[in-house]
Amino acid sequence: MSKPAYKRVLLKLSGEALMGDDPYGINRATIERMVADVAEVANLGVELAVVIGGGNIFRGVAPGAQGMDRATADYMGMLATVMNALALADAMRHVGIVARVMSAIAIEQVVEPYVRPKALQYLEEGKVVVFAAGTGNPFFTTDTAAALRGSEISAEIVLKATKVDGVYTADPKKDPNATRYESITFDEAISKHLQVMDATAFALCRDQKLPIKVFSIVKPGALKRVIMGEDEGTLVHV
Ligand SMILES: Nc1ncnc2c1ncn2[C@@H]1O[C@H](COP(=O)(O)OP(=O)(O)OP(=O)(O)O)[C@@H](O)[C@H]1O
Ligand SMILES: O=c1ccn([C@@H]2O[C@H](COP(=O)(O)O)[C@@H](O)[C@H]2O)c(=O)[nH]1
Repeated sequence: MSKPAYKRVLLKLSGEALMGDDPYGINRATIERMVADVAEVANLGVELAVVIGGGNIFRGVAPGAQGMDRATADYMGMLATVMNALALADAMRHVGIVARVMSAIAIEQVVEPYVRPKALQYLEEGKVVVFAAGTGNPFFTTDTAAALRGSEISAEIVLKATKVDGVYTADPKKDPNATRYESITFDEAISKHLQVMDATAFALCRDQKLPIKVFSIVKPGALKRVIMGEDEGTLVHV
């Protein structure tokens, strides 16, 4: 049987994808399906750290935040990711995965704080680590948190699991003529202003020579195919 292509990965799970077909929040069937995909690869022995987004609950730049102080809105967004992280870890527990949530914002009655050596220890023990509250700083995103934590834990790759199946020449939701790249360099993605991830996340991964794979978490079996090194999604590389 073929082996996974990676030993340790940072999986960025879309907050927005957690909504399923609901207008906001967490759709039960959707989170259970996502967790089943995660369990499949965790059971292959791959060390998995997860950064969860918050777009299904709150974004600091969303219309609902209009008129608010940006930093305050961003802290609300980070707290939204804590809720998603708790739901995710709970759903993981239901399928027998041992998960630990670590928050970049001190909220110790709820989750333990992010401490890098502790996170590394959990990964070595085979536990799934869920990083909550993004980077802990306003004006950033969970994509940047994925690049940051991925670099900190020496992940071999950042896997951006989102609602689209790769990086396109333009937003495929807005431009039906957009075409998908099989691979693209960080410099090209940044210079073309491709909005699938923010430029800060691309730049950090480029500087750390940490490749990114963008793929669809909605597509059945896609996460496993990515982990097995099969042709899936778009590779963003140096
Ligand atoms: N060039 C592009 N190629 C692919 N997707 C793009 C592009 N430009 C914009 N997008 C949009 O980017 C979205 C993914 O990024 P976004 O940060 O909005 O969501 P997410 O990471 O899935 O969710 P969350 O932030 O809640 O975790 C896609 O759903 C797609 O519509
Ligand atoms: O490091 C961070 C991460 C996130 N935020 C805020 O949270 C929301 C939700 O994150 P998404 O990446 O959009 O899913 C984001 O819009 C920011 O408002 C943050 O401030 N810092």
